Amino acid sequence: MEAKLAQSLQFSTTCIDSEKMVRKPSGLLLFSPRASDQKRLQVRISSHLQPTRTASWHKPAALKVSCSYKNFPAVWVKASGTLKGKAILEPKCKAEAHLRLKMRVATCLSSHGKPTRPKAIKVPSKTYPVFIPSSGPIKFRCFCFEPLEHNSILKSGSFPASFDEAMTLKNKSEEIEPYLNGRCIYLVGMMGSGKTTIGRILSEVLGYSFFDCDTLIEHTVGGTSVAEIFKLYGESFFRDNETEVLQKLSLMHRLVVSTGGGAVIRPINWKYMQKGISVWLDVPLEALARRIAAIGTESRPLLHHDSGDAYAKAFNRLSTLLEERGEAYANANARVSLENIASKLGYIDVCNLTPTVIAIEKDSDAVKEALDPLSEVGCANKWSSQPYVSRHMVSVHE
Ligand SMILES: Nc1ncnc2c1ncn2[C@@H]1O[C@H](COP(=O)(O)OP(=O)(O)OP(=O)(O)O)[C@@H](O)[C@H]1O
Ligand SMILES: O=C(O)C1=C[C@@H](O)[C@@H](O)[C@H](O)C1
Repeated sequence: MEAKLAQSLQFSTTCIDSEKMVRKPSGLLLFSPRASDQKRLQVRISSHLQPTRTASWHKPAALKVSCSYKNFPAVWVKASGTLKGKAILEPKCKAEAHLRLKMRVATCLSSHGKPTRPKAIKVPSKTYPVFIPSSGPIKFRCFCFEPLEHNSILKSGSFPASFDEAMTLKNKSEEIEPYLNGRCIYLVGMMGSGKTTIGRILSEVLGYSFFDCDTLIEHTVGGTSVAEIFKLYGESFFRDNETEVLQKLSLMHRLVVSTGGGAVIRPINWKYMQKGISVWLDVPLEALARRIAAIGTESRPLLHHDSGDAYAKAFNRLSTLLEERGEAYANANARVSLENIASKLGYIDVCNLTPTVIAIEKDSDAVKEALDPLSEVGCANKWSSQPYVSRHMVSVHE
């Protein structure tokens, strides 16, 4: 029976691994010189999905594709796709669907905005994970059409990595990937600990997709910001949505997930995160408060009420939260302590640690140890007797 859901799809922002294509001339991604000059070409795709109640579904998707380059229309793309998904069980739908996408650039505008002949750019048919919220529009954004050097988060962004750092991280990731075996990585930690920054880097080097829970919740609640959700509906409504999002993500594979700072407080959330490997980014309070003071507390409702300057507000509130949650974070399969990394590398201040260096350290020992079934802290052991309520968590209730 057809489910009554007629909803749009939310796809992740993802990068096509164009590096491989560039290395293999016979690959599908062919750059014309002018197209490869383009720094960032953004492709937006939206679709409608009518899932069925059957165990799995497989549908051609009518895709509307529009592209823009630096916010003006640059390329028209012809696209066709197939959606393949798992059973939808009302009233809660299962979250996993995959889109196999074939795209071909039909027409381009030149850099002067004039139409030019169609370029020979083909985007490889690839499976993209799809996150389906219970309601709300589903959009798909992918950044593509550019060689990895231009595209890489490692090379751009606020903390560009050196060539050596990027290579070390790539090598470490290649080492770790077989251990992961497709399992998702859940990054947990306080607000400002770098879950999003490091999560994006990790997903890129692992070839995983990246999801930020807070952003998914915002989409689920119709594009309302976290701060507004807290204000309009209260924290427990936010937490319910957080749990729902984690539940859906737990059905997916090959993701790096940046969880909300408070996701650790609900034992049920650990049940979902336990499907993958959880990593706690443990950052000293002073560094957290400094980072948050630099960007302001407006978007962080739990920090915004107290009086005082931004640093003092952030520091005071974060220290209370950390006291309440310290044990809950310690439930993670692995802990990445910035203090330990700094002292290992001979730095006095954790501020010297760039996200790439942290990701390298994270990739090396902590995660490998956690993934090793023979290890003391390995997830197999840690969770074997009590599947999701660990001894710490007994005292951590909602
Ligand atoms: N290693 C680092 N060194 C300095 N600043 C960093 C580092 N990592 C992240 N930051 C900065 O700290 C701020 C918070 O980072 P980020 O958003 O990644 O944290 P988060 O854990 O996802 O936070 P939240 O849970 O509140 O969303 C950002 O401004 C980011 O640029
Ligand atoms: O630490 C927390 O409780 C929160 C962290 C943010 O990521 C958001 O999830 C929200 O602001 C709550």
